[in-house]
Amino acid sequence: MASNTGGNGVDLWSEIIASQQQQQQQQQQSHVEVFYRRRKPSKTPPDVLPPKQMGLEDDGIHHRLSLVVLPPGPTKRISWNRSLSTRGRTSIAVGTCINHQPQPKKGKRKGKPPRPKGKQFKPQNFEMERMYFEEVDAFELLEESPSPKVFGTWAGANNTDSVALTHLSTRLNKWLICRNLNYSCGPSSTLSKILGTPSVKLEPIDCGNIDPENMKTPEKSSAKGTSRLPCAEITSHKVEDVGNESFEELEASVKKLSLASTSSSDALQFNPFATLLAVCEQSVPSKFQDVFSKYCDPQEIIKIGEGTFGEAFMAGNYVCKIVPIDGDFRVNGEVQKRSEELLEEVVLSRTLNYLRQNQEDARNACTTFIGTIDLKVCQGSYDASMIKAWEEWDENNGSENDHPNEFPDKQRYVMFVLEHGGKDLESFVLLNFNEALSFLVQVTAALAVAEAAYEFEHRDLHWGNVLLSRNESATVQFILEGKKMSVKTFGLLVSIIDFTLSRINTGEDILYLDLSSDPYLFKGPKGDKQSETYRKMKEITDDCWEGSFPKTNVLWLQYLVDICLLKKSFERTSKNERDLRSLKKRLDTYGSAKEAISDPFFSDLLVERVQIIDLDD
Ligand SMILES: Nc1ncnc2c1ncn2[C@@H]1O[C@H](COP(=O)(O)OP(=O)(O)OP(=O)(O)O)[C@@H](O)[C@H]1O
Repeated sequence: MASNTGGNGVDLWSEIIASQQQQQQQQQQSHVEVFYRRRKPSKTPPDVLPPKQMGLEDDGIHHRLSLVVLPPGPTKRISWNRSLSTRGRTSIAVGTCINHQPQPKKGKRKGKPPRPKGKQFKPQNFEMERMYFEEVDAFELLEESPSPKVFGTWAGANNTDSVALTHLSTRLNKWLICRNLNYSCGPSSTLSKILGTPSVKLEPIDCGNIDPENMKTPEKSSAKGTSRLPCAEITSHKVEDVGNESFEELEASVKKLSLASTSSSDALQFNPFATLLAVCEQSVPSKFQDVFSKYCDPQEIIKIGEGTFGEAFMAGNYVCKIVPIDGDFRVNGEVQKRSEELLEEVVLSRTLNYLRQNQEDARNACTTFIGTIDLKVCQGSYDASMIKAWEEWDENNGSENDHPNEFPDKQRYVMFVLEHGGKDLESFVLLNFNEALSFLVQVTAALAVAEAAYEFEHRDLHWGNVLLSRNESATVQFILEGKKMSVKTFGLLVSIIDFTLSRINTGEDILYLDLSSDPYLFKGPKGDKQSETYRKMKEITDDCWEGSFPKTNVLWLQYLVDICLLKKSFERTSKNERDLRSLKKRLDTYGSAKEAISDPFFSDLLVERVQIIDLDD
């Protein structure tokens, strides 16, 4: 047998391994340093840090980011630096970096990982999870991601400081991936078409003549084998005032949009704000009052919820989610999203809207993804009625967000006009096992449909992003690859929201968020189901987030089964619980929601299957 030892008897492989281990140890130690540094008050807080400290090296390539400490103080502002990355394909990338300061407002955050509701922050209690694991699958706990002790941040589940830090990870490195797959026969819902198509007159999806194989993301079934292709680096994209540009010019700008192009010169001309306006069919931003008045008497708007970035108001039958953009000061302790980030979310929402057009010849359709009615760019101050609505909500619920009076007159926003989806799973009271079944089957079917249509992965389906409402209808319809499914609802309807982390293949372009730029997303408390799910996603994708990994949808299904078992207290028998636990185990064996929907657990709920006869066959 060949030996790896050199002439002096030293095992070269051992040496190499030892030196690698030493390097790793050094890296880990430097992590520890960074994390500890972040908590230690420093005397002179740098507001804006030099690139190296912000994780941007001289070569312009975006490296892993470090948190740098700012001292506790009266302000909760954090400072970020954005960099443009060379990773990925032709892309528009915004790098992030975080300086952390203690947040004066603690409590509800629908972000990642979870924070408890209410004004008073209580440490999380993982006792139930612990018992559950011991009883059902203790081995999983051992298998799950490495102890965060080495990082020194998540010292324990009850470490409130750590928990408070995690919502910072909602500021992510956003990639708007632009890849022309050069399909000879692409679907009509390509990104360029979506961008060029008025939202009110969306084309139906006509996938009838399309070979689904042509739509698939190539070379990505295994993360290990996926290579990252070089992409054009965009060195600056200044947001310009496009108020004087004509709509035609904006349309031209959309057509030239780098999203639908592989040309780096096109990408360099890309003006995200102008494009966002064009996508929202505007030449100039609107006033809040004008948009609200389309849906209700603006005096009657009511605030119904808030997120890390958005404020949600009820306007007539619709929900208007308002997200501030492009400002250079922080809102709710977070750096504002940029136009390009919203552009991605806008396009994703539009694409998923296609699934709602349940036409006779549709191959994939469902109504579970929240309907986007309209998208508008607004500019200006909150009106008195909005302020009133905001203050009323604050009085009753205790807002975590900044008072809108703090926004400057020229602040820009994106307004998502959405269907009302009901209450989030976190606060919704499930009455019985049938309702739990109903919500699980609807989420699974919806994910299966969106996987089939767009290789869709939600990637953030925590219980704040599943909305529930009750209605009279006994069934809800899905079409999966031409097969009609009628699903029993037991009077419950599910809506899925928040596509910020989602990944989609429109047939021409792939849109996704590069989660590798947000290491804190993966450092939530051990044993916390949501945090574990991000870590499992990272494992599945091997940090290659542009690839298609429908297994991530299955991970969120398993998370939702756990939520049913651990966090919801509906009426159920021990057999019901066993069934849920068996489902969770079987989900391990599925690679996608499309596979999962065939699980026997769901078979009684799919009341009707009628094969659509495809005339082309
Ligand atoms: N379509 C809707 N129907 C009903 N309520 C909604 C709808 N959209 C948003 N909401 C409410 O507004 C809240 C904030 O919305 P959302 O979670 O989308 O904001 P966000 O800023 O993206 O949140 P996050 O903190 O997850 O980033 C939700 O938790 C929900 O209560």
